[in-house]
Amino acid sequence: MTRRQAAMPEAADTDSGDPVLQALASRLRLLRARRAMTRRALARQSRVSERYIAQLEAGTGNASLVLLHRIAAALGVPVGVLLQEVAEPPPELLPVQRLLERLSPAQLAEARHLLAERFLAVRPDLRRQRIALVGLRGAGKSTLGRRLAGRRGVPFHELDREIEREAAVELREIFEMQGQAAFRRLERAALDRLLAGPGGMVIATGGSLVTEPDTYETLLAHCRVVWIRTSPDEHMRRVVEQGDLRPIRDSRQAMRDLKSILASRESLYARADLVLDTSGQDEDRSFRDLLDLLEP
Ligand SMILES: Nc1ncnc2c1ncn2[C@@H]1O[C@H](COP(=O)(O)OP(=O)(O)OP(=O)(O)O)[C@@H](O)[C@H]1O
Ligand SMILES: O=C(O)C1=C[C@@H](O)[C@@H](O)[C@H](O)C1
Ligand SMILES: [Mg+2]
Repeated sequence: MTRRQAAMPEAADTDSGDPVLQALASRLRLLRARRAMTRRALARQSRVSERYIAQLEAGTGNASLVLLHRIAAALGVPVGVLLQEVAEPPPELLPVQRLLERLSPAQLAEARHLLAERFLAVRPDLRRQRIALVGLRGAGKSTLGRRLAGRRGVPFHELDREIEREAAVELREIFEMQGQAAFRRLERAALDRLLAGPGGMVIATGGSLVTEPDTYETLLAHCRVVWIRTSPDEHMRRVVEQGDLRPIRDSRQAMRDLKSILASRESLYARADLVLDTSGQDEDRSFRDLLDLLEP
């Protein structure tokens, strides 16, 4: 095969009539027509042969992921748009996106709050009175959260307990009987219910809330979020000291799991407004640090 042929692939399969391919075909025709782009121009810009594009547009070509990405890039849309998984972004979105892309992380956080205030009816006065704690098991969310609520004279809520109340069964049972997706739905419902209530509050969230984008966005929009963090060793020590002896049985594997969960979530926890590092500190010291962090 020549280099030129390798760069301009031909259709591999023909799968006429497949609804997925038909949907791709109509989407591709529409996107290309909207851009008044000839097949030849799209072929040139995407480095996919004109004949193959014709087959895709007829619903008979089953493109590889790489080719779909190239075509999407040439059309200037995310690949999900081509697959009809997401709607084509409205034209006004692009200049706003470009503007946001030029901001620093701190400016982006500010922009997020301004937009939430303006368009999501988030009240900044209420947001200041609502503190949510995120972090991995044993970080100290419940311990410090309860004390903080007591000091501020506001209610303390354990989101995991609220979920159990919502489901009328224990967390373990939710995971075993209903699965992860049901847990996420209940978590969202429990959070919405808390946030719909009046006044200030302190919420200790479950360690995995940050992995659910919409729920985490809601939390960030309505609360000042604090990441309570410590080292993997201290997380483990605290969990074991609380009487959970499961990690002891295979301590190496448990530590590996904990480190990998922490590493995979770190960039999500880091989106919190504030970070409290409790490593090497006792509970009283961390509580004072938390008060200072919130009311410098
Ligand atoms: N500097 C510290 N700050 C907070 N807690 C500490 C500190 N040092 C030790 N601890 C102890 O660590 C434990 C923290 O547990 P806690 O239940 O509050 O964590 P959590 O983040 O709520 O965990 P989970 O996600 O399992 O609910 C408590 O037993 C607390 O006394
Ligand atoms: O960190 C986690 O993955 C979890 C922590 C718990 O609080 C629960 O919210 C749930 O079991 C998930
Ligand atoms: Mg807790």
